[in-house]
This record gives sequence, C-alpha cells and structure tokens, in this order.
Amino acid sequence: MHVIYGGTFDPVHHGHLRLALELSDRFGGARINLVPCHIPPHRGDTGATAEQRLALLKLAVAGEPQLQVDDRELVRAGASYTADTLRQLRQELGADVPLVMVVGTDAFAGFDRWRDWQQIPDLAHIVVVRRPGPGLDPAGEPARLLVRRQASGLQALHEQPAGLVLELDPPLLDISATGIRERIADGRSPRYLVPDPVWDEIRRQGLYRACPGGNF
Ligand SMILES: Nc1ncnc2c1ncn2[C@@H]1O[C@H](COP(=O)(O)OP(=O)(O)OP(=O)(O)O)[C@@H](O)[C@H]1O
Ligand SMILES: O=C(O)c1ccc[n+]([C@@H]2O[C@H](COP(=O)([O-])O)[C@@H](O)[C@H]2O)c1
Repeated sequence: MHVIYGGTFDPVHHGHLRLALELSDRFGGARINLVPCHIPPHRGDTGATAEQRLALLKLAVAGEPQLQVDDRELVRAGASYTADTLRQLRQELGADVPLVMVVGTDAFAGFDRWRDWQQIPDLAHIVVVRRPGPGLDPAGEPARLLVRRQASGLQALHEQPAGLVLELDPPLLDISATGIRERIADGRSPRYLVPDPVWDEIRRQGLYRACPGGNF
C-alpha cells in the first residue's frame, strides 16, 4: 500500500504530523508520504516559498521512519494538481498496488472543483479525515461520491488498488497553519504547536513575520 498525504504545509505543524502517524498505525505501519504543493492551485500566495515549506517538512519528519517527504510536486513545473501526482505514482507503482490519498473534510468539500476530479477515484482510494467544522453538504458531489464508493472498512483498501472512499474520525489536534502564521506575525511564539527544529528554522530565516520586531 502506498499512502500520500498532500498539503500546502505553510508551515507543517503537529496536527499534520500526529494525524500522519495515527494513520500509519491504522494502516499496519505503512509509510505516509507527505507531499507539499509547489504552487497550490486553489489558494493565494503562501507565507513561505515551496522550497522553504519543503525544508521545514524535512526537519519535521527527520528521524521518524513512518513518515516520509515526497517532493515530486516541487520537481514538476507549474500548479500542483493532485490528479497529475496520482497518475505519476500509478505509473511508478503499477496497476495492482493500492494507492491511498488522505485528505481532510475541509479540503474534500471542494473536491468537485479539483482538476480531473472524476478520474481520481480510478487512480486511488480516498481517505477522508473528519475535521471539526461545517462538514460536507449532503447534496454535493463529494458527499455523494463518499456514499457511492464507500469502503466497508480499512481492510477493503488493501484488497483492490483504487476506487473506494473511506471516512475516518481519528483524534485530531486543533492546530491550523493559519493560526501559526498569525501568531508569528503578531510576535507571539508558536512553540509546542510545531516541532522545535521547525520553529528554530522559521526563526533563523525570519519566516512569516509580516512586520519585523516580534518579541521572540
Ligand atoms: N490539525 C489538523 N489535524 C489533521 N489534519 C489537518 C490539520 N490541519 C490540516 N489538516 C489537513 O492537512 C491537509 C493539509 O492541510 P494544510 O496544509 O492546508 O494545513 P492547514 O493547517 O489547514 O493550513 P491553513 O490554515 O493554511 O489552511 C488537509 O487535508 C487538511 O484537512
Ligand atoms: O488538484 C487540484 O485541483 C487540487 C485542488 C485543491 C486542493 N488540492 C490538494 O489538496 C491537498 C490539501 O490542500 P490544502 O489546501 O488543504 O493544503 C493538497 O495536496 C492540494 O494539492 C488539489
């Protein structure tokens, strides 16, 4: 089984990392590949460049064998479309290896606006992680896809290469990258929300400080 967990990771935080480790455990120790976007197709400018976000992610997972960083979206030019990433992976893995894409409900809510979204279920399974918030519109395409393709459980994902959608409700940490960026811009510390090496590097490079003169 090959599992990817994509995100802007601007910056990566303990919410992402705990979820990744929790999923690895639930998937029988499968490695979780964190895939940072190069140019997110769906939002405005990021606070840090793609290279900086990648460097922070590498610091965050250093020494944790269950988590790995996959930089393929940075290697590709242009916007990062998940369908392109999954096509590339499917070619590398062959037709039979189960490929799983992990996504939070907030991101999955806009799934029917993703590039080539209708092809994605044929390329991979989708694991939707339930996050606090409004949830999915029951009449919308993402919720309907979830019902149509619903997996009977985790084991089902091992039994076919793609095509199923599984909703999971693991324990989550209430942390957001937006909150971290705001904290830093206000001159407050995000310590204990991100791994110490990530915070050290953010400080070293002066990232996310919209205006100089914070008090850390
Ligand atoms: N605290 C969290 N726990 C679990 N999953 C999360 C958490 N925060 C974000 N995610 C999920 O991780 C993926 C990447 O998220 P992203 O990089 O946008 O982080 P974010 O904290 O939501 O950032 P931002 O606040 O900038 O939107 C998405 O699928 C999102 O649902
Ligand atoms: O491929 C698309 O069109 C597309 C549109 C919106 C989001 N995504 C992917 O969804 C993942 C989560 O996005 P985000 O905004 O929560 O970081 C990330 O890997 C994005 O590349 C992908």
